[in-house]
Amino acid sequence: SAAAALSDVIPAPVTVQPAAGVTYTLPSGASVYTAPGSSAAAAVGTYLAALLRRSTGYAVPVADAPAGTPTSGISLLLTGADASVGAEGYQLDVTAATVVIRAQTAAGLFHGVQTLRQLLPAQVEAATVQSVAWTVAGGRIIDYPRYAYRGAMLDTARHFFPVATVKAYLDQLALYKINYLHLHLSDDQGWRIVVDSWSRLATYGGSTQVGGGAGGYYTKAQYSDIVAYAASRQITIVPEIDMPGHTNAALASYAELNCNGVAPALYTGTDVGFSTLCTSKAVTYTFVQNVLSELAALTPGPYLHIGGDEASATTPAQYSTFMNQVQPMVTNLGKSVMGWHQITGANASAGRVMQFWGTGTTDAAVVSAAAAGAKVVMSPANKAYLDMKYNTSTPLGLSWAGYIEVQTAYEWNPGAYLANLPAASVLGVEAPMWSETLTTLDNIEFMAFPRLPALAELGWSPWSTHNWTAFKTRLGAQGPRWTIMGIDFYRSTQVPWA
Ligand SMILES: CC1=[NH+][C@H]2[C@@H](O1)O[C@H](CO)[C@@H](O)[C@@H]2O
Repeated sequence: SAAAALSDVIPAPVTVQPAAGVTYTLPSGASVYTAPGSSAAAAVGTYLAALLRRSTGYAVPVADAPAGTPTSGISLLLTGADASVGAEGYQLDVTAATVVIRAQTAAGLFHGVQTLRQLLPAQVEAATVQSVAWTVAGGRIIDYPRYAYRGAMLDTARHFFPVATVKAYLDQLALYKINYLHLHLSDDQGWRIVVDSWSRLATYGGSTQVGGGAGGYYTKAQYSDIVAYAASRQITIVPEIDMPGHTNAALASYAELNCNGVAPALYTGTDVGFSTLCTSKAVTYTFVQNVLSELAALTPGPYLHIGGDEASATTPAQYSTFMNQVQPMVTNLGKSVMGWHQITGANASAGRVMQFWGTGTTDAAVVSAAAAGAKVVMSPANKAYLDMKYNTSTPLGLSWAGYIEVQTAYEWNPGAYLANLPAASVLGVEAPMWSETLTTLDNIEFMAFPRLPALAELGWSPWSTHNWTAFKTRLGAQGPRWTIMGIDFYRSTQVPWA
């Protein structure tokens, strides 16, 4: 396929300066050079080299960059970037002789590498050696994200997904500069992470799933493997223990957690709102403290997500009592609270983030919590929920929040979506994928593509570049890449597929 133009990239870069008539062609002897003395830069270089070796068949050695201006190959440098790139951005310069990516951090270099991938022919994504001219259009890109939080969520509770599936999804998120993956690790239908001090949570609470299948859970080693793999893709894991509602798996595992001292049966349906931890029992808070402590010890990221949605079996007074005791547990562990926006029903805690999942554009409680310092991650269910059907003929997914075709997923402004919410209170966006109807990576891909790149662009690109007509053409050009990568995407009739 023809080499992409600099302006074809998704998410749309901040500034693109094509150099007419200039093309870089990767020579078979090309090296990847990385910032001397930086193991983080070398790791990004090795990541890029591995991709290139696989599809070009070239050796692509990785070495410390020699002093001075690069004269050949691909250089990943931590000096000389335009000051505007900040913590996650990059500057990409392509001439006839060299490709140079400059950034202030390894994350910036990694994001520049994702852009470079899209500028190379789609065959670069192949798992076998391809014989094409490995060309890159000449010019300069200076790029950096609009929002610091650009997330996706995977519900591993309704249906369990093995580590390999999570890693595959992480690889796909990295393509579009997503930098957070929120793992929904517990719900009514399953508990998916080992807690040593409450071991039945995983062994019994994780033993089934929606539909009655075998379920499963992550050992601590497996969770740490996911965390490390995500970090190697510049993605931070946000673990969620949903409470006080959505807790049947825990309640089924330990009778003492129930107000009546009786453990309910394991649940394999898809109803919501019927369970609650017993907010009046002391043991409940010992339980929560133990769970959060063990989870925090495994989680280098800044957030613990404590859920808080649909606590219909918990009175508002019980809810606020519970949340007002639990939030300090999170902050005392050195983490910040993230929660579904119903946590506005409890006191503020330093640095907390509300995840808005409503289907409306007004929420006075969110606005007042923001006025008190809380930040908001935007996940409106009728825009950002990847488990919503595209349309009435979509075989997978739900439709309670409405149908979400690609244009619907794209045509909204996270910074001006909730009435009276200051733009500065918006930390970013997140695309949740609930798994009541999803069981395989194929299912995940079908629901995520092509809407995830739309949400990724909302999280990264300046609002000034937002334009559906231009975006849908850029999106169509990604199709051949997804086909080569084996991504089972939905061929939306709204998109002119290349
Ligand atoms: C935050 C939230 N709580 C509910 C709601 O979103 O809808 C999801 C399905 O779309 C469902 O799985 C989830 O339990």
